[in-house]
Amino acid sequence: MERATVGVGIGGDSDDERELTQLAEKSGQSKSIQISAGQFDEDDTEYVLGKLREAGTDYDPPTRYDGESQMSEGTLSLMEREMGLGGAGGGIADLLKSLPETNIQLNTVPKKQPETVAVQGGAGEAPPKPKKKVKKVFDKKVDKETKEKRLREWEEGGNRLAPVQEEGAAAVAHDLVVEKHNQDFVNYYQGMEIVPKAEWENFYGALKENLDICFRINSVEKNWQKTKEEIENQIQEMLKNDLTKDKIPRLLKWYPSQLAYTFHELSRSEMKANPLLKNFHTFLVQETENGRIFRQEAVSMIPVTLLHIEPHHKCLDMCAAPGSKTIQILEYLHQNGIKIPEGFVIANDTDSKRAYMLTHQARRLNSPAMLITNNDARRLPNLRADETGLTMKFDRILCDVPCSGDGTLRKNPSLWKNFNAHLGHATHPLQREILERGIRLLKKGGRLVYSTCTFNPLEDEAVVADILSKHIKQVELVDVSSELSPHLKYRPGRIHWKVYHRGKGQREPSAWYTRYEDVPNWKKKVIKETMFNSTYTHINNEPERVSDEDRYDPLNLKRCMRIFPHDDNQGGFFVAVFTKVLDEHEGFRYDEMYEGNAWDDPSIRQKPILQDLKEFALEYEKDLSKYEEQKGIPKEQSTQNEVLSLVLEAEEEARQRKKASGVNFGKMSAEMELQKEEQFTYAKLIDKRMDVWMNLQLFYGINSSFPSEYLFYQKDTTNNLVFISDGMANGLMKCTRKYKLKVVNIGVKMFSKNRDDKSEAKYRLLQEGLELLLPYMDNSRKITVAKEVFLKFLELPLITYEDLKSKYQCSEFEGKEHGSAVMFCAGPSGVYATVWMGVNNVSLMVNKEEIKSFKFLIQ
Ligand SMILES: C[S@@+](CC[C@H](N)C(=O)[O-])C[C@H]1O[C@@H](n2cnc3c(N)ncnc32)[C@H](O)[C@@H]1O
Repeated sequence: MERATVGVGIGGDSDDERELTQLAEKSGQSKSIQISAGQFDEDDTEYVLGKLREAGTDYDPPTRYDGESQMSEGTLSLMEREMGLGGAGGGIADLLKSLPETNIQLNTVPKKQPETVAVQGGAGEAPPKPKKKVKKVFDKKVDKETKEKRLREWEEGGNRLAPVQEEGAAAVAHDLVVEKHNQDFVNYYQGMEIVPKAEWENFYGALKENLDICFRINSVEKNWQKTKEEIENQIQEMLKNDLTKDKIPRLLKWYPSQLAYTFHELSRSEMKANPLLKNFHTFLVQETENGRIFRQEAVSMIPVTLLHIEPHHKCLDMCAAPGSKTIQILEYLHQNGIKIPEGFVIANDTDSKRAYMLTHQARRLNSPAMLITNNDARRLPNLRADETGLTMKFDRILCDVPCSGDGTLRKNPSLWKNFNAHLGHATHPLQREILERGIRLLKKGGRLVYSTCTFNPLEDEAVVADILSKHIKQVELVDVSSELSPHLKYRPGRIHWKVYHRGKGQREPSAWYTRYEDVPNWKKKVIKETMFNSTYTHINNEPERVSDEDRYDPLNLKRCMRIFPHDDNQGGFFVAVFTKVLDEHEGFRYDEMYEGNAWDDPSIRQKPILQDLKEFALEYEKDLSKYEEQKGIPKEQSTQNEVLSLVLEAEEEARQRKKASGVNFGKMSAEMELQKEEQFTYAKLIDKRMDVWMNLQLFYGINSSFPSEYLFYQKDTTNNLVFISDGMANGLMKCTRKYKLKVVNIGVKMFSKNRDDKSEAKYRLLQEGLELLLPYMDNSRKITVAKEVFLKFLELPLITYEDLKSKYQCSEFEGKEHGSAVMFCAGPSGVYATVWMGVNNVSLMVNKEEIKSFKFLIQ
């Protein structure tokens, strides 16, 4: 029986270890916890596992299908690990910090009983922990012996993350064994015939395999060629060695520009056995931390490649966190080395913690063309462009919705436990509403990509079909087959599906429905009408239609893409590419008499049927009352109001439905709008604080061609000055109603307020904004030092002027005013850093990732 380990990530282990060691050093000696792969005491198992669960071993599913901000700190930490961020938030380390009064020590103990954690007294002081009531964790009926047997089988099965190979805290995560089977999954997807019967074993088997790791080189980073070269060099070295030649990363052939790689994740023992592999692993961790490579699942790279983004495009990423696709979007906006693109991306996520995470992630690109917001995508405001008063529409929209996530089973094994057949029912309405909003915000001729990582047709084709039917011919699916590399293996969208209900215990068995009318009322809480589309759910399911050729596809759902794990050793994914053929208000013909065929002719608009019926019923009532009067029909025999009351009832029902949907169509007064406008927290610097700008210009020698109109400040703090792209300054920032966007971050930080009033300048330079500012600065605040001196700065927190002169023969700082400056490293590396020139010494003003990065580039 297959099992999985939980909590795996590039470099995650080493980060945890480092942090744990630091923690141990910092803490007192009252008590210690030793955690090792070899010891996992029964009485603490439940507690530690509970903590790990809290810490987010279930991290992907809730964030994918829960629209609310419910992510725990632990989930964030795990997400950081997943994104390869390391450092700041330590998954397991944070968890251990949360254990009360503990001194944590890393300890490598010979492994006898995998699956146990020993919590014991430190330095012989603390008493042994009292026995707690034993709670079974995995399976109430599974005893210790059985667990051990299962683990043995698993290890013998050659699992590369077998606990015996693990050490330290990371082993705790890896020791969580998840059974890779879910009967609900089997019943649901076999019933749905998600793959032909003959393929089931392959499909299900592939889902149980661990997923290969993929990463992309950040093409926006100015030294990306060096990273590519280094990877290729390491590959060449590995190819020369018999033990490593099969472990090399391979180019992801279908990905454009040859910048994405895929490889089988290395186990620790493999790395230990071979220094070449260890080097490669260390290199990947370091490059991920530096933002020169991004880890991203291969299939998740597909949506953005299909958006065909150009630097002038206004883009919207509706559900953006943690941000791998936003970063891809930015790479396209900055293609061909464009530093300040005309276009921009609004990256939005409803979960505030995830939105902040996105800020952290995207910071590595230092892009002035990004606005991060924290709104509900279903209610993203209509931004009105100043001159036209029209709603701002986007050229490109990514709608990567929250979903039940079963396509990620290979990398999120905890989903095996969490899957149930109604997950998709819960997410379908949210996905529909998000896509609907996206369609409305899309520009005519623009592209929108809808994507999920689930196999479930209710979250995939059913959502797409419902939106297409509601916008008959206003939007259509694009046939992207000719745009894709032949190396990408995918299948067409489904053209038939059914809707399932699991029933109610033994009293009410599970059932499949092909028509909404057949669904009993009590099940309608779960099953929604929009999950059905009679062509696809009823007609195409008629028993006589056995082959796909006999089935209809009026909406071209076959143009959707389904990606299966057994087709090319990948994750599961779904993609649909929409384009807008006609705008909402454009060229419509109103067809009062329902004479035209609105299906075939996109310009035909027919009155809502209820409104028409009401008009008819009112006319009819008038005629009827005249007729009854003429005939002298007594009141008790009158049939007046019978038709009208039916229509009014239907109208009321529709009104209630709209109300229940929670959408507020109320209009604010112009005065209110004006007040709200003031609430937008960013203002143009040169409009309000010309004095600040003049001060910066003089001190840093910034020439007048610098586009100072793109500098903004945050009104509530004034701490930072941000630089934004042309498109944002002239498009987005001029819009009204932007106050409705909850802004988390904008553009790239260029200056930060000085706390030291000894400097003439009010603000100091920030490393992230330097690349954009440098071409406009004269040499007054630029200092070039020898490579050896630069390297010394990377080692020491500060260097006194005296030492600079006497020890390092560096006099370049002499005669310069105190304050912020840029220090260049002499030679071809092209490295520069912000420094602070104090009264007695000079110090580097960059973070530790940047220091590592400089070392890599200089040496
Ligand atoms: C599949 S993930 C997005 C992954 C992301 N596109 C990436 O590539 O890194 C779905 C995201 O939708 C967010 N979300 C859920 N409900 C939302 C809503 N109503 N509006 C906006 N975002 C939502 C979740 O917080 C989650 O981050």
